[in-house]
Amino acid sequence: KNPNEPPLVFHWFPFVGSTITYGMDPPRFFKENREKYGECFTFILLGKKTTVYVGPKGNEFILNGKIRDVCAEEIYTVLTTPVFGKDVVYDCPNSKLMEQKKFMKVALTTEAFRSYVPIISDEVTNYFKRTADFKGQSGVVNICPKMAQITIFTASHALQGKEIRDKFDVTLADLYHDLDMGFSPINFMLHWAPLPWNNRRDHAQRTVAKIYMDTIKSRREQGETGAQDIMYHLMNSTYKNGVDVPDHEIAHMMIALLMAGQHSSSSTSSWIMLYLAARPDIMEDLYQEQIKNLGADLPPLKYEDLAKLPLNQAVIKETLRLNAPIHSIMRAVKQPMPVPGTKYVIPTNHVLLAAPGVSAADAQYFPQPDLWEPHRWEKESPLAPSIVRNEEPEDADEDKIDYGYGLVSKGAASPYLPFGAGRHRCIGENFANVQLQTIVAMTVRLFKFRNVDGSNKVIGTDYASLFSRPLEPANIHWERRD
Ligand code: HEM
Ligand SMILES: N#Cc1ccc(COc2ccc(/C=C/c3ccc(C(F)(F)[C@](O)(Cn4cnnn4)c4ccc(F)cc4F)nc3)cc2)cc1
Repeated sequence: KNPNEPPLVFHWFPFVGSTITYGMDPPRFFKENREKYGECFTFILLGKKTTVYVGPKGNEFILNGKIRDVCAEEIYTVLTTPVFGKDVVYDCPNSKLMEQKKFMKVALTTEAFRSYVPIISDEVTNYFKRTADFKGQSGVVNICPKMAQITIFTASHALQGKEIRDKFDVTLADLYHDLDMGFSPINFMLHWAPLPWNNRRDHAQRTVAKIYMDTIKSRREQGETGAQDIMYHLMNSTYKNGVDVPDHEIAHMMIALLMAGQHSSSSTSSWIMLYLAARPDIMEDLYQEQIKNLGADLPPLKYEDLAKLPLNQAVIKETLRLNAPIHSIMRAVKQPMPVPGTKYVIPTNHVLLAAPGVSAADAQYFPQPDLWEPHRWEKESPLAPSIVRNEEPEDADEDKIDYGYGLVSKGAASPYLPFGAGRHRCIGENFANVQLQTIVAMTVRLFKFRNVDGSNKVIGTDYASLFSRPLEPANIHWERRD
């Protein structure tokens, strides 16, 4: 027992260690061990000493770790590079990733979002009109595959451009599925293995990348099409060293954005629909909010309307508080790291694991934490978390720092960080919020949901895939609003 290292979680077998109990239910594993060992403890994950540090201090220690101390690409590259392709995201130095995030972010503007809201709302309406599962006046449906369909279209159309979305015919959809199969935590270990799904993944990656590169070539030949999507911006981006972004890197960044956008949004939108079925009263409140703030005739939704629907926004915030798609954020330790306020020094053979979802479900910060209650985000709510109640009127003056892709808040000592923090913070937050708020607002206009058994229960979480998502099948009862 080394007094300079955090306590080691008890385990029977070397190598396997606590992998199974952690992998089955990470949040439960974190909470149980926090009770035994405190906020900072080490467990064995597939032979690797993995040090967890939860709570705002842990979030600060890991997510705001200095670049000389912590490294993301060392951990993630085995998982992401076979899927995205080489030379992008975690297959290049961090300085290059920072420039790539700047390029990707340049197209995720309010201007772009203005055009996305009608696209997304039309897709939702058309989808519910034409899909067989929503024929008639009412019925029961397994909601997750439906939300995956809605999000793949909106994510590809908005993030990839119309001609790519049109290519999302049967072949591209199947190729996407093969690519997706390679995006599994098992590949943390077996990414190298010539397993059937890894061969299909590699074939799909090459084929999808080629589709993007052919599109880039034809756009170059045709000249300006007026498109202002991400591909257009990447085609006109140059690194600080004067090199234009190569076509294969553009293609690989497009795959990365599609994977990010699809998985995070399909998981989150599925959870939202399940919560609305468990809380029909909230779904009614959302409908009344639109009538009150947009007018009883419910005009076509536009970007500016989203800011007039605070409860609609709170539904996304509250869902991400309890069901953030990324439950474990990992970093390799590059230099011994003293833990402030303790005698611990984390050695370089450890991996750090941040779990912002633990503090987001902690009664210390959120009264009745396990209750999904969007109204808690309204200032006057007795359930309002202190971070909402004490919000500075002008939190704009909060310290900010720019890692190369725009200003992000300096502090990461917050109990609520569904989009991460620091150098690796998400650049898709605004797009995700526009997409999810539009999907929810349009669904509320069309249907009333409830659980099949009329209860207020919500199904459990599947942690087996890379992004936590609802266990399937997750059936809900729908009724058309007329
Ligand atoms: C509800 C939706 C989303 C959630 C909850 C989410 C969450 C996160 C989190 C927690 C991180 C930090 C990862 C780490 O520190 O290792 C992150 C990073 C990132 N996300 Fe998202 N994300 C979402 C949507 C998106 C979308 C739509 C895009 C692209 C359009 C995107 C692109 C990225 C990128 C490029 C990074 C940076 C990774 C890095 O710098 O290492 N995300 N996201
Ligand atoms: N045997 C076994 C065995 C082994 C281990 C375990 C433990 O289980 C786990 C499960 C998940 C994890 C981590 C989740 C994780 C991290 C990174 C990424 C990402 F990089 F991919 C992403 O951040 C994703 N993203 C960002 N925003 N939206 N999406 C991203 C970034 C940039 C980008 F451009 C595109 C991206 F999409 N994705 C997910 C850790 C441990 C169980 C069983």
